[in-house]
Amino acid sequence: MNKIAVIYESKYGSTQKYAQWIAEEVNGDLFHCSKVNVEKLMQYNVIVYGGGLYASGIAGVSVITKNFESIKDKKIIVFTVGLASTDRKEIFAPIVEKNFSETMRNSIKFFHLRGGINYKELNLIHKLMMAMLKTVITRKAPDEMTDDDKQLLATYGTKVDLTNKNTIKLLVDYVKS
Ligand SMILES: Cc1cc2nc3c(=O)[nH]c(=O)nc-3n(C[C@H](O)[C@H](O)[C@H](O)COP(=O)(O)O)c2cc1C
Repeated sequence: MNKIAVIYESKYGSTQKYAQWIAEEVNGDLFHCSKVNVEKLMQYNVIVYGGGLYASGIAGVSVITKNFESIKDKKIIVFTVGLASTDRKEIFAPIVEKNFSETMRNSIKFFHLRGGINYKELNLIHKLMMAMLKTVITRKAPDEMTDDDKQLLATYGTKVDLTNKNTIKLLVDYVKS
């Protein structure tokens, strides 16, 4: 029987929520990334890692990339959680390229899920980063703005929750396959 680990890093809770849903559905053991080392990873046949997206980086993903040599023959799944629309391949291909070597990309299966944001609870650095992003978007010509840009401007400063349990289905089916 497959032993499945679901590991996550989550700054404000969206990725944690998805990781909990996924662990329940696949009957996996759930861990925060800080509780995992290579010895722990070696105890599992299937490793699911989820991290929030921060300026195209995947939070905590070094637990996978640093230990990749030891775990490369296992079934590895990485899911990202961000605000960007998940049907926009042009957004996610560079993120995957930036965070993983070609060898890693060839053996890891990726999924992208939508998270949320509550501007009131952001730390100061994240508040400043979002303010800078807003300025950049505001300077774009209207016809250059993507739907994601428009949504960010429309909801800036508020609370948005795009998490949806139904969107884990493809990932769960893949883990179980
Ligand atoms: C400073 C900052 C940078 C972000 N960068 C991205 C990004 O590059 N792409 C994206 O889709 N979402 C981005 N987001 C949105 C987060 O990924 C989203 O809020 C996600 O739900 C965070 O998950 P977590 O709360 O589990 O960490 C960013 C949010 C903040 C605050």
